[in-house]
Amino acid sequence: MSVVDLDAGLLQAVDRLAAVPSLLIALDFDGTISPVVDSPEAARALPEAADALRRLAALPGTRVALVSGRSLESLERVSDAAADTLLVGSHGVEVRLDGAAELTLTPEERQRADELREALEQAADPFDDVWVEVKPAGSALHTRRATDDVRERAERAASAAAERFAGLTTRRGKNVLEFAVRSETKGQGVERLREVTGADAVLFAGDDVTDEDAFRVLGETDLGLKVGEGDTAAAYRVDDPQSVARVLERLADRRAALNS
Ligand SMILES: O=P(O)(O)OC[C@H]1O[C@H](O[C@H]2O[C@H](CO)[C@@H](O)[C@H](O)[C@H]2O)[C@H](O)[C@@H](O)[C@@H]1O
Repeated sequence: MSVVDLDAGLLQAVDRLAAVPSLLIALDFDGTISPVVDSPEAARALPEAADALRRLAALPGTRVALVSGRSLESLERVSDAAADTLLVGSHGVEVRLDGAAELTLTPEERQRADELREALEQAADPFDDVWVEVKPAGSALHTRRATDDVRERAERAASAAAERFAGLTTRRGKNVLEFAVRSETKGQGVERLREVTGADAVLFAGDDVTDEDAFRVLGETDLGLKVGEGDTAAAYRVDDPQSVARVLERLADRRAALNS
């Protein structure tokens, strides 16, 4: 897809965003700037997207952020983001703002997260091609490589195991079912980023159900970009991460031209 293949309304919205004095570009990672792959460790941002983000971050009044369901540590590793990239991990539970990472779990929450991990690992153990990803405030059951039947049974077993813990937050993603002892959302993450950057406008792009929390906090001056199919609160939509890269390239070109 070339720039001319992007929807005309979207191109206009991108050009409008390019001209705001203070801009925040906040992006989901998996499925948005990184194509979905079988192993979360193998995920990488598309080189065109990474390059456009580097160009944008170097421009005046422009901040780049990643807002992910991954733990901060995993997001830092796979995204290889520049040190000045603002990071929100674990769907809003963890943040890294200008170098300082914060996560304050109480001893009780840590213990609950440990017990939850053990319970989910036990529940997942009998199933082929199912595994548990451990995060600071919870654990996620991954089923991408499992058959439909195994996925269904494994999710039932995991949900039954999680029922023993009161007050957990459950999040469903692409072939992933996650349980956490904290309930922050990507919407809260984006609000926090808006506050610390003082941005006049925000571009948020995302592909999954948990990204809808972020789309819902956007206002009239912002731009919400849904990637792929599914119901959405975003005003614009593209097909895939390659198209997101085209949008970022267009934004970088326009904003650089306005600053030259
Ligand atoms: O909010 P995101 O940045 O989109 O993170 C959502 C989840 O991403 C990862 O899992 C997903 O991507 C994997 C790699 O492409 C894929 O194998 C998996 O099936 C997807 O669910 C990550 O592992 C999770 O922790 C994130 O919550």
